[in-house]
Amino acid sequence: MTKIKICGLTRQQDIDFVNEAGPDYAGFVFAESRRQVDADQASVLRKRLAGGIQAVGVFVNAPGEQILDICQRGIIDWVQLHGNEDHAYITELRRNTDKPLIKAVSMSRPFDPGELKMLDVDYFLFDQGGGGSGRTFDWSRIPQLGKPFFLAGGLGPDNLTQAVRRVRPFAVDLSSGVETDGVKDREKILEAVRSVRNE
Ligand SMILES: O=C(O)c1ccccc1N[C@@H]1O[C@H](COP(=O)(O)O)[C@@H](O)[C@H]1O
Repeated sequence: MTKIKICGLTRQQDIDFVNEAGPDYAGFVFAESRRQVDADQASVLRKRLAGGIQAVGVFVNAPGEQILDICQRGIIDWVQLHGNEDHAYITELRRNTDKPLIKAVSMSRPFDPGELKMLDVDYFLFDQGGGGSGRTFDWSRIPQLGKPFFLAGGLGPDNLTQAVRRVRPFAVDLSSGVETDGVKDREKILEAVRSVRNE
């Protein structure tokens, strides 16, 4: 069954919405973004998160020490790298944490599948651009990299079912598509999780 991640949670009520909906993953953005949270805010949110939901930290070219500190404080269970993190960066991070690693690939920039295959990550994530854009991309361009992947970028009520059926990703990842006026929307989150579970 395709898993689902709801990303960009910033408020206590966002946590209540995901606890009610029960996705597989909840994402906290530590990068510069209107959804950015710091470690202390995320720690409070994490404590409110229901037991079965794994917390994913989203980072963009962050210092390794920042990621490791947030991991060691028990705030996140998974690490999502959404910038230009290279082979050396990922190898060093891997030496220092046993958390699952997700590497995001921007489909709006050229990439070398051979180089991506060399990365010591557990999952890839295909997104339209730099993250949180609310824009989708041509799913037929997703490369075969031999690892399970998250599908992100502009997923929402209008295209979620189609995405799951056509792409069959390991997981779908939504942020903008479950917001109204820039904040997380309870109904949209419930509906997204329900529709993925029904596939
Ligand atoms: O959501 C953000 O603000 C963000 C900022 C920087 C890097 C990644 C970010 N989010 C990731 O973007 C996609 C969701 O995008 P969309 O809004 O649904 O199009 C997802 O992978 C988030 O983890």
